Amino acid sequence: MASGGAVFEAGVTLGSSRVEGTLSVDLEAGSVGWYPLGARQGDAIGLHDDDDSDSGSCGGCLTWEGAPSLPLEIRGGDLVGASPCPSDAKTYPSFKVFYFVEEVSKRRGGRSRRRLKVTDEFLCTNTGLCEECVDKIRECAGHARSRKGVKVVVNPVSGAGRGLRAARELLGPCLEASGAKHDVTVTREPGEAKTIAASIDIDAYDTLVVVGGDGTMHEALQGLCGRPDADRRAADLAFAVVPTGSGNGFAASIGALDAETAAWGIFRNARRPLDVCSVVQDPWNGADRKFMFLTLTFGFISDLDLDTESLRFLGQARFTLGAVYQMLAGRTTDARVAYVSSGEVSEGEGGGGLGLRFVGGIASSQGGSLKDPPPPWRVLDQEKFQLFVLSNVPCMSMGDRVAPTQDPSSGSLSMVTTGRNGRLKNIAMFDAVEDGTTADCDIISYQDVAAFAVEPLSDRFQFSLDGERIPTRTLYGEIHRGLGRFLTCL
Ligand SMILES: Nc1ncnc2c1ncn2[C@@H]1O[C@H](COP(=O)(O)OP(=O)(O)OP(=O)(O)O)[C@@H](O)[C@H]1O
Repeated sequence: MASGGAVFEAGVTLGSSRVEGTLSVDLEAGSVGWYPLGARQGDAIGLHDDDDSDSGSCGGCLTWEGAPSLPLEIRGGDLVGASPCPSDAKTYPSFKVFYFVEEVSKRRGGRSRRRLKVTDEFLCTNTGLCEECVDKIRECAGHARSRKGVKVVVNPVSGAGRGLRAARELLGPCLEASGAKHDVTVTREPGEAKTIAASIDIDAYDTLVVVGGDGTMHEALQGLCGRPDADRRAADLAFAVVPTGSGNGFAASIGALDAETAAWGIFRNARRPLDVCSVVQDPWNGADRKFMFLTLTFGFISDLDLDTESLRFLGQARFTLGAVYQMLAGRTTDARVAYVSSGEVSEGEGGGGLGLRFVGGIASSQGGSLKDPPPPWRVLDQEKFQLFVLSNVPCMSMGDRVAPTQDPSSGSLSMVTTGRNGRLKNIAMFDAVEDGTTADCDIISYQDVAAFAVEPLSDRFQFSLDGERIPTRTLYGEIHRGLGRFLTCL
């Protein structure tokens, strides 16, 4: 036992018998183990069952229904904490330990997911010992010590009630077990996530968990980045998302592939810088500013997204339906696009808060015209687009990787475009976007940009900003490197 640890006596019930054992808590490694009396770490033990003399004797470990293998060893970093179980005068005081295990999915390129495990009850001889065990395990997990509060915002309509279930059955019990200070709000109407983020006490909370989709996260970002102290304080509050929306592009991009994996990310607490873009349509009006963390699209993607909004109940399938329709329609959308290449921003630049260095230049020149913008702006040599995606993240949804190498902390955006294509080329483009092989698809062009401006030229034109519709007017945007923070699961 390393220094700073503790060993407790705590039995478990296996079928009808009680097995005495010791629970050892290693504060240095942040790990917890339980070993039956007489066994040492790594020992094999067997359980003899009267009904079936062979069962239970697995040669390497002992398992019981719904519980992990014994001896139980939980690695530091996977430990969430412990919660006392309800008990009465007839039963021993007891507690359960919460932790995560890794599961490598056979689908989606073997991406790693996490599963929450909760042990069976550890029985203690008295209440004082039970409380001591719980406190020590929580101390060992370190969540209450290493962070301020965790604010959870739940969209109850997201994913047909999956958000509420995830909050009640997964996040709530885990947060209790961790001992971390937390607070849950279930939104009552659209826009509430924005109000919460706009007024949250950043001295008291360092994590904002959104249980919902990209729409709820977008709202919360507007609230946080719209605060007067945003350029100094936005990075003090990290976003985490438990994906229950229909697209979940941000969750897909940061490895939060499902609710349990996302919950693991919250307790792992690995903070990364989040680039955020300002987007303005009336650059002379400060109140007009919106904030983007995902994508700006028009043409194929915005049409398939916005035109299928009434089909949200289909989940991810609505995007497939929309894509098939758009591929067959084969429409192009006309726009004038100007940009500042990310090469214009030298290494170490950025992090300058919410200043609009490039947008300020173009906006004050010739009334904001994109025809002949001042340097370092350039005009894209193309006005007809089928695909136009400006992306801060690799994925627009759980089912694609439109910009596979894009990093939300890089200080630049991927501008992914195609011109007019035949239907066969459209299918190839769609496959490449789904598989993350866009770099090998010769009809798709890439640019790394730090600022952008788009002037709509078609009659039928819709912008989608992080999946939300915004007015069809010339817009200007610029990236703010590392303005925010997020908790990564990668
Ligand atoms: N209590 C509520 N009642 C009705 N609508 C709500 C409520 N709370 C939030 N909303 C709205 O629900 C909308 C959809 O939220 P959600 O986060 O699930 O986004 P989504 O667009 O479905 O997800 P994705 O972008 O990942 O597909 C948000 O725009 C939000 O304003």
